[in-house]
Amino acid sequence: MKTIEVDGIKVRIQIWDTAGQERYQTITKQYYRRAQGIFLVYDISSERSYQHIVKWASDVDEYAPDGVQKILIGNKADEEHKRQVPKEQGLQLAREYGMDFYETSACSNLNIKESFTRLTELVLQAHRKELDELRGLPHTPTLARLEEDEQQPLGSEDTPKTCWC
Ligand SMILES: Nc1nc2c(ncn2[C@@H]2O[C@H](COP(=O)(O)OP(=O)(O)OP(=O)(O)O)[C@@H](O)[C@H]2O)c(=O)[nH]1
Repeated sequence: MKTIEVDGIKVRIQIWDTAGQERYQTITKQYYRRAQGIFLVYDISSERSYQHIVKWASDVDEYAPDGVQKILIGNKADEEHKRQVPKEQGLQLAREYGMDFYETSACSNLNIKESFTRLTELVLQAHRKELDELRGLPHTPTLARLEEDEQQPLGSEDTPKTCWC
């Protein structure tokens, strides 16, 4: 769980990291059903992981709800010396799918907050009607999904950690 602020609204997001391995695919697909936003992530130092995005995208089309928001991520951008996938190639694929694209690094905290904020924005935009109701009627029951809490925002410098996700 993370709380981030988008357009002046504190949004609590629930993040699921699905298993990448083939043998867990049956379970993984169950998680798509209630997703509102999905990151399709490859590793910029692995052409193979980039090639797999096509499969992930087709699974998402098949199992995720209509209107689910998607962003393409090229992770491990800190490993420039091992790069196998040019940034332009990532951008190209994202364009084909009509997705936003970020290169990120969970190690150096590059674009982690930005990509989570953007995906949340896209989800909120897709639910604009509900959002307007929430703004006008702060005590509607669905407000439970948008709670303020004491958690650190994404990318906070206060807590030492090895991964910024
Ligand atoms: N250099 C670098 N290493 C990273 C980065 N993100 C993850 N790693 C490393 O990559 C390895 C795999 O990371 P995971 O988070 O397990 O990747 P995953 O895609 O969830 O893997 P599965 O569990 O197989 O789905 C670990 O050794 C991480 O430390 C990054 O941004 N930069």
